[in-house]
Amino acid sequence: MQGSVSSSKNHMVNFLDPIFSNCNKERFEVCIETLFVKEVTWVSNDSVWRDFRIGFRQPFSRFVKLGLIRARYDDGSSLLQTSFHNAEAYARSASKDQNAFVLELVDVLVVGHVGNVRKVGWYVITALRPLRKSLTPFLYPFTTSEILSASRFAFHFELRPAPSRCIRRNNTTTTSTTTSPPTLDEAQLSHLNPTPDNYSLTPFTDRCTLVLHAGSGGHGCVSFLREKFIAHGPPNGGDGGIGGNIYIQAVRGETSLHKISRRRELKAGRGKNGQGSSKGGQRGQDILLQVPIGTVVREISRHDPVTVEEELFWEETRALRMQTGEERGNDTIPGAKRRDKWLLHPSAELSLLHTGRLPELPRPRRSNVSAMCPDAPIHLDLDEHMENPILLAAGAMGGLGNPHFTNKDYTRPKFATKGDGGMKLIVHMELKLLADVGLVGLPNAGKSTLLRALSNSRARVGNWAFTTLQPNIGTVVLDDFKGRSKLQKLGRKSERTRFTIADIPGLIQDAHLDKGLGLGFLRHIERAAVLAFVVDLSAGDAVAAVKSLWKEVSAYESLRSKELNDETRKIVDWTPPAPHAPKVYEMDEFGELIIPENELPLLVMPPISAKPWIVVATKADLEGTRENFEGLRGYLEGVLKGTEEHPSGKENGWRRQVQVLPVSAIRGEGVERLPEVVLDLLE
Ligand SMILES: Nc1nc2c(ncn2[C@@H]2O[C@H](COP(=O)(O)OP(=O)(O)OP(=O)(O)O)[C@@H](O)[C@H]2O)c(=O)[nH]1
Ligand SMILES: [Mg+2]
Repeated sequence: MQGSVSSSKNHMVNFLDPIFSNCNKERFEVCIETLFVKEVTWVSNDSVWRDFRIGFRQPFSRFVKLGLIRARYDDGSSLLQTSFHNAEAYARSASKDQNAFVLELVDVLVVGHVGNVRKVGWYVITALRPLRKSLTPFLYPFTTSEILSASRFAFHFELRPAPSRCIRRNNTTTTSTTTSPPTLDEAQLSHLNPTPDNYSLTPFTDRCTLVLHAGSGGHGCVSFLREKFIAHGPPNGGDGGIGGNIYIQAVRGETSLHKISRRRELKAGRGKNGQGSSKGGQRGQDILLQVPIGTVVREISRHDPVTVEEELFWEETRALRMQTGEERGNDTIPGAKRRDKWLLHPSAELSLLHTGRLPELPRPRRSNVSAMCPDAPIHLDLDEHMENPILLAAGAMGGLGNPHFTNKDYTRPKFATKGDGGMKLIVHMELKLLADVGLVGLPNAGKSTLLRALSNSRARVGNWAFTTLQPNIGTVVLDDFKGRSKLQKLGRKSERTRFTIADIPGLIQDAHLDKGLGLGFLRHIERAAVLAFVVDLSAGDAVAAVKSLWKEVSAYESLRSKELNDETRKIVDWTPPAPHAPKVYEMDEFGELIIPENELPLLVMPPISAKPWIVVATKADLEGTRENFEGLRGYLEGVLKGTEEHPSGKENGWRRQVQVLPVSAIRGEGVERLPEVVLDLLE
């Protein structure tokens, strides 16, 4: 796409998605806070692709789409065509001969929501501020003072020679007389060494806060039987329906919380009002929250109108006892004390409310199912597939119809009671993915490529740090029951026919100080049975890399146990009475506690350093990596024998079968040993 810098906005709209051209555009004054350019990604025969990302402090409550970023070369000769998606863009330079150019951001078209209003407009770049107290120089190397002082935001590119693997192959046939190195199968090459745009990204949310409203009860009904020859029949108003319940269920098909996090506030249906002829109101509609396995649900706050009423009820009863001195039955209070609870028929005398002639009110009621609600505060760890959902919040009871209030004074009561209000619950959900193996590594170490080599995953691969921004899960299929399985090839029989691997964003040194993407993603491998530390052999001392990764993992572990302790202390505020000395359990020959069958197992979280772990040394195909690998192997042998300290610094860290596997994930070499090693550790 060719064009000049002075091209008008209308000109730009021509090559945009048609939805943009049909919208009324507003101008937003928006500050671009972060902007950074990644490395050259790949070079094709006729053009150069560059990958860059842009981050906004955006004023939208919901961000729909970024349109197009306009950019140009410094000589003004050609326009870079870029299209945006999820705040990432590719820029294609017109010619690969051009070895330096300036990319100037002119403006950006965006679509977003402010509240519920959809807005389309141009982002006007007004300022570029580096993020304070962040790892700006690391993540955003281009927010330098040089750029800040520039009148426009221009980025100077210097082209580097393209890596040979990135050059697209021409399908020219050659005679096999020459001793050319064996070429990899094209399909395999593209799967293991894909272009940066060859990936699939599923929506992923691992935390959300939800406001849940259990259904309120329907009102009772005031009605009287009326038939032929019975003009003034007895009362027959039905009771109000019970409000809808809120259930939760962890199911296999779900992988992310994004669906429910979008809903933010969920309301179960209100019970219908009662009707004449003693017809009870219909129940309110229930809500079922289906969440992925591995979701942890924590209660933040709750407001239960029935609890409030119960407290009022007991206060009233106590006050009455003090006044009269008599032992009253504990199940009623004078109706006049709670005028707000009554529903009067239009023909009833209003004075009823004021003269105190209303009958006794029964004590607040709860539905039968409410006994199945987990104890407050709710803390659920849904780490298994659930056949049946469990109840989070029960709907409130409906009001009572007028037949409940007949007595000798009121043979035809013209009043019924209102339904109770539903409970409001605010819960925080956190997804901790469950995978058998967790890949931990520095950025750009080759974790995603390794995942691609082992499974059919289409995780994004790119030659820059933080390509992966959300966890990916891949399944290694050992036996798909079609022909000879991998297990047979490995010469073993196992009940396990597949296992899962989680690839998470890279950890950098001092990630526990919230550098890079922080340590938050480690929660996704916290429950993995085996940890695989992925180390790039071509990127400096591999031993130092393993130690630094373990340091971060240990920092996460101590943060986690502190958090767990704090939480437990909040929940358990109880000290055992003196005669109950703590129980002492005996140990078996493996050092495990022997707990009697009729007792529940102790609640202990296994420390991460006690998990089996291995090291996968990648990029072993590159030159000069052998010595690095030898050094790493020597170190791990030392750890195995106990001559070297466990890299986590913990004395009882797992070191029984520590081993290192050299692989070239990009060529699919050496990776076939990994399933075998993992199976050994898993079993
Ligand atoms: N030569 C060689 N290159 C590799 C190998 N494995 C990965 N790479 C390259 O290393 C770069 C980074 O690979 P990724 O798989 O994206 O690395 P990552 O660890 O997932 O990176 P982040 O997601 O950023 O943490 C890519 O350009 C890969 O092609 C390998 O075994 N040999
Ligand atoms: Mg990755």
